[in-house]
Amino acid sequence: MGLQLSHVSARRGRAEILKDVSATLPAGQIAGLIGPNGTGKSTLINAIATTLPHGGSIRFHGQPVRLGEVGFMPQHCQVRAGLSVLETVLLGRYERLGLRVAGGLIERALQVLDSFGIAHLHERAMTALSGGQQQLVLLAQRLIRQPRLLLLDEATSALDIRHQMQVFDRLHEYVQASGALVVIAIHDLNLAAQHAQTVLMLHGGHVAGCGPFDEVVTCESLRRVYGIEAEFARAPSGRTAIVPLRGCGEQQGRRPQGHG
Ligand SMILES: Nc1ncnc2c1ncn2[C@@H]1O[C@H](COP(=O)(O)OP(=O)(O)OP(=O)(O)O)[C@@H](O)[C@H]1O
Repeated sequence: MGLQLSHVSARRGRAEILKDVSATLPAGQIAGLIGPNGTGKSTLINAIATTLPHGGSIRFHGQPVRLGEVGFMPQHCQVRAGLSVLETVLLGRYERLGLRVAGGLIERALQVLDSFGIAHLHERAMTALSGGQQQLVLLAQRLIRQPRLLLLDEATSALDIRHQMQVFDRLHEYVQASGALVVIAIHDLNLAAQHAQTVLMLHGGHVAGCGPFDEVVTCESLRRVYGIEAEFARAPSGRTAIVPLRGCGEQQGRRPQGHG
C-alpha cells in the first residue's frame, strides 16, 4: 500500500502538463520526485495534494487522498507577517488551537525546532528570518501536523548542507516511526540518491522511470532526460555520487522515448 497514481493527467491553463502518469510509491519511506525544470513535478504534487484538478486516479492506501491527512509544502510559501517562529509552527495544529495552547504542543513545536537546530529563534518574527531559516520553520510546521502523506516541493532548496542533513535525518525518523510517506520534489540528485528509497523521474509530463535510484538514474536516463553526460562515483561508504561532465546537446523538453 502507499500512493497509487493511475493514468494521471493535469492541465495548467490550456496546456496538458501531465500525461498518463502511472506509478506506485510505497508508504514508510521517502520518495524523490525528480526531473528537469518545467517537467511537471509541482503540477503532480499539487494534483496529489488535491489543490489542482486532475484526470485518472490518485489513491493513498486505496482511498482518494483526504486533505486532512496531507502535509503540503508548496515550492513558494509565503510567511505571515506578524507571527513569530513558534506561532508559525503551532499553526500546523491549528485545529487544536484555542485561546490557550496546550503546553505539550508548545513542547513538541520546540522539539521539532530544536531537531532542526533553530529552537533559539522561536521568539523571532518570521519576517526577520533568512530564507533558509523560514524554510526550516515551515517544514517544522508541516511535521508537527504528523501527516500520513507529506508532500514537499523543493523544501530543502535554501538549506545549507548541515541543515539538509538534519532535515533528512528527521524525515527518516518520522517515516520509520509513523509509516508515513514523504514525497519530495528535488533537483539535487546526490541528495535524492542518499535519501530516497524510490524515485519517480518525470520527463515532459511523462514517467521516465520509477523505482530504486540506481535503476532509474543511469548514464542513459541522464543523457535522455536531462541532456547531460555524467559519471557515477562510488564513495567508500558505498553511496553513489553523480558527477556531471557536460551537456550533450539533447533538448530537455523532448518527449521521452519510453514511458512507464
Ligand atoms: N499557473 C500556470 N499556468 C500555466 N502554465 C503553468 C503554470 N504553472 C506551471 N505552468 C507550466 O507547467 C509546466 C510544468 O510546471 P511545473 O511547475 O509543474 O514544473 P516543475 O517540474 O515543478 O519545474 P521546476 O523544477 O522548474 O520547479 C511548465 O511548462 C510551466 O511553465
